[in-house]
Amino acid sequence: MSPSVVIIGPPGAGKSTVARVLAQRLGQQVRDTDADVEAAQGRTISEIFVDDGEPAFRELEHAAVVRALEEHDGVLALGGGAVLDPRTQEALRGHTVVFLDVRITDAAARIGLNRDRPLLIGNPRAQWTIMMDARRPVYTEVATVRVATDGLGVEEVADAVQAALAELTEQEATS
Ligand SMILES: Nc1ncnc2c1ncn2[C@@H]1O[C@H](COP(=O)(O)OP(=O)(O)O)[C@@H](O)[C@H]1O
Ligand SMILES: O=C(O)C1=C[C@@H](OP(=O)(O)O)[C@@H](O)[C@H](O)C1
Ligand SMILES: [Mg+2]
Repeated sequence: MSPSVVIIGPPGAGKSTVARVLAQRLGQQVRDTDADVEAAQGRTISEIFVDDGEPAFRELEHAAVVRALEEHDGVLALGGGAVLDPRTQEALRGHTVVFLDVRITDAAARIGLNRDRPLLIGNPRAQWTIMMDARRPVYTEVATVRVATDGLGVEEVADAVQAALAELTEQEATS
């Protein structure tokens, strides 16, 4: 078993939301590794960060990604930082990975850059921008395809992802 598509990108890219819409359209199940970690722990991600620290969360997250890649055959959304772990980068090799890209203006408008995202506490806009500058090369490297989401609503992003997936399938058929 293997996910049909794995969605990556920064907080506010719309990974969790678009994954749900896409799964519904495709008639597949959706899974989100943030939700998996929270369910397994019986705590929110913010609580895990506060209680145990970020490294502990990253270990739980890595384990959740590995498990989901093995068990899930629908649409899979990762948390924004999951792909920073080299082991996770390796585990994603060979999967169809969509990078939902977004700029700060749209990301800030979508999530307000405050609640429930412990890495953005303080100056959320500055934190997000520093984070994205550092992560962009990783998102780009890990992704099979990038989809820009700025100015698009959720359904339009899902359209763009489906178009990108169709193009990949076509490329595979002709190569
Ligand atoms: N394309 C979009 N346009 C407007 N709002 C969006 C879009 N995608 C997601 N959102 C909203 O932004 C917020 C964050 O989306 P979410 O799916 O949790 O992002 P991520 O999982 O990438 O952090 C949610 O409130 C969601 O409804
Ligand atoms: O970017 C990150 O490091 C994080 C993103 C969050 O998920 P979303 O990207 O779904 O918001 C969540 O995993 C955690 O707060 C850490
Ligand atoms: Mg999410």
